[in-house]
Amino acid sequence: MSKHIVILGGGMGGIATAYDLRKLDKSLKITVVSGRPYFGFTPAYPHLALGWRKFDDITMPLAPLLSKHGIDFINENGESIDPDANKVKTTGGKEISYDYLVIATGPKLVFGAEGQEQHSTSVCTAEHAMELNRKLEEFYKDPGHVVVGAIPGVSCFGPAYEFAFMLHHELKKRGIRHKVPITYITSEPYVGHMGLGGVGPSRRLMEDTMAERSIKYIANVKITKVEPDKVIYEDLEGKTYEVPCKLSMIMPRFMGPDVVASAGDKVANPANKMVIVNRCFQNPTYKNIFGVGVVTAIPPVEQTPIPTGAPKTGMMIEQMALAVAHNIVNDIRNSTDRYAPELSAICVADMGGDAMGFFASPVLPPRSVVKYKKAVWMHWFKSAFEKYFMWKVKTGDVAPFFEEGMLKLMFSVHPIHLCKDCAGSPGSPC
Ligand SMILES: Cc1cc2nc3c(=O)[nH]c(=O)nc-3n(C[C@H](O)[C@H](O)[C@H](O)COP(=O)(O)OP(=O)(O)OC[C@H]3O[C@@H](n4cnc5c(N)ncnc54)[C@H](O)[C@@H]3O)c2cc1C
Repeated sequence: MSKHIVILGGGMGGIATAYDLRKLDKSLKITVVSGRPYFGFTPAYPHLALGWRKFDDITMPLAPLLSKHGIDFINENGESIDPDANKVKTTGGKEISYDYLVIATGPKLVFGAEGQEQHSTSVCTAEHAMELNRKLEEFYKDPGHVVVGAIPGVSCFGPAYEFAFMLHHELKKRGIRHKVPITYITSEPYVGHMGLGGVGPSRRLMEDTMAERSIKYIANVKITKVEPDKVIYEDLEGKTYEVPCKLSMIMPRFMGPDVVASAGDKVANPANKMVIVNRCFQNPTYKNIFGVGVVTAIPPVEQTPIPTGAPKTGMMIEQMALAVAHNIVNDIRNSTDRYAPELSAICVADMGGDAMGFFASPVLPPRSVVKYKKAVWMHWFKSAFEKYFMWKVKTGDVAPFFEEGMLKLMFSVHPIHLCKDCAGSPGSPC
């Protein structure tokens, strides 16, 4: 009988794993369980917030898509996992047995500053981004001070930078930029750190770019409170400051959703409820459970005065998915070969007219390759990548052969490699 693989989450990590598994073995029974009925291209959510994309441009309904590729879909969230019984219970009361479970639920958003959820906005989900778009349309009629920022513990800084730069571009286009002071307030020790300890000259580039665009920045501070007309932050000595604001977009920090916590402390990291995985993205206790994407517990790149986390970018997630798919299929076939993802990160911060791109491989220093570029064509590259990714999702192959060849040629990227010893923290050398 064919093995049953259940994947929790129909986002970037879940879909990539489902497609990679299907490509490796046509006989597997694969079920994706996800409460959201669509796949959404998260990197374009800031664009959705600015009205530069429509919902339908960057989303695809999952049910017809997955059935076309012989993958079952249950449009409910996973509610609890019983790792000893190999069962998942859904919010609709279904009980699903699995041979292998891949947890790819993405994050639970934590709006950790007082008043953040009520008085600030976010671009982390399509719904949040569309709500922000409605608020922006009102704001343009009577503009004022904007604060863009990130609270302590944030691991995903890219969208905050993008939003600040893209908003600058939009305000200029509308002829109202001179009416809108923009302040970027962050828990990063310096701008351009991005939870990665910086990439090449990212600090200098970000500082210059913010200066060129008249965006004031305040780094190494904790945003503690958001009120309807101000953001309050604290420096390392505990002294508090206020910045007036009419509109704010402040990144929440991420933790694992409750379904991960339900599996107990051997699956959920007690500190942040993210999935405990080894170098090969397998849970060390329950060997038939794997983690892919933002929900995996990866240690921070370095300690920072105010906590920051390591970002899990699209490229890293595709590599995790590919490694996990190979590891599951090899386990089924009684092969001892196990793969670890390289965990290389590409971050492209769109700025409207141009964009800034950073490449770090591997993500945890020391790095073999670091590249960066700020150019007009990078803006078009990011837009083209979005279309390319949506095409990949539609065709059912997220790792086409030519992509691997191109990445090898351009960046010396090898998405996954044979791992001699899976024990050890994700991203550490095998
Ligand atoms: C705003 C934003 C912009 C980003 N931009 C970039 C970028 O430009 N480049 C880049 O490389 N990376 C970017 N990232 C980082 C990363 O690529 C994305 O976050 C990516 O979508 C993460 O994929 P994922 O599969 O882990 O989670 P998601 O894509 O969020 O998918 C998780 C899925 O699981 C579902 N789910 C949630 N709970 C449950 C449950 N209990 N049971 C079942 N399903 C559940 C969710 O509804 C969702 O469909 C960005 C992240 C954000 C938030």
